[in-house]
Amino acid sequence: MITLDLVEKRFGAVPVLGPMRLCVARGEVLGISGASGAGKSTLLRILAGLDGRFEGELSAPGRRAMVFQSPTLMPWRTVLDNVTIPTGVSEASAREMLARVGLGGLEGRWPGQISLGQARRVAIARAFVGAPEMLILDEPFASLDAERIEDLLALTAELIAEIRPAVVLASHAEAELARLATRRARLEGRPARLVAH
Ligand SMILES: Nc1ncnc2c1ncn2[C@@H]1O[C@H](COP(=O)(O)OP(=O)(O)OP(=O)(O)O)[C@@H](O)[C@H]1O
Repeated sequence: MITLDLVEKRFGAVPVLGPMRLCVARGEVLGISGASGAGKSTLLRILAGLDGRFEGELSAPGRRAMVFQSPTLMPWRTVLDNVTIPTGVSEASAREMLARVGLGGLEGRWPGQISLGQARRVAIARAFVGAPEMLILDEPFASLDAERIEDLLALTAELIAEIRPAVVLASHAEAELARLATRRARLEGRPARLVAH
């Protein structure tokens, strides 16, 4: 279970997020929408434990994974190492998950030698391979064409159903939110509040 009781998040003197309470249980997917600059990434970074500079309280499971807008692979490591090194999983588990996401045979490639869609699959393999209790998805399918997004959405939905982390997904894309979210909310106003959708 993820529970956030937020009083306020500011950048300097500017309050960006206002009071909100958010609870997400394992197996749930909370889909968050909101205009550009509304504060989605800021909220997700707090939930992921990447930004502790806020007023309020966060309670979140220990086994966490995050997929960002850009796949954030280490360019000097192979695809396989990009899964094993950050997660500490065995090579066999990483190979199995890479095959699962359709990247069997590409384990030895460098990130510069794969497409953006394939890099996103590596990021998804890396996120799920450690069976996270909590998963934060920040526009994980941005800038892919419709067909590739459909494949990745199906794969992500399948892995979520199997591993059942508590998931928070931020996206501008209605189709992604409609497909994956079990519950929806929208960030509105400045400082932003979370409004049920
Ligand atoms: N490190 C920072 N310092 C100062 N202001 C910041 C910082 N990071 C974000 N902001 C501001 O906080 C607000 C929320 O930004 P955030 O990136 O969370 O929005 P977002 O909803 O994720 O936007 P987008 O959909 O465009 O990615 C914006 O006004 C942004 O300019």
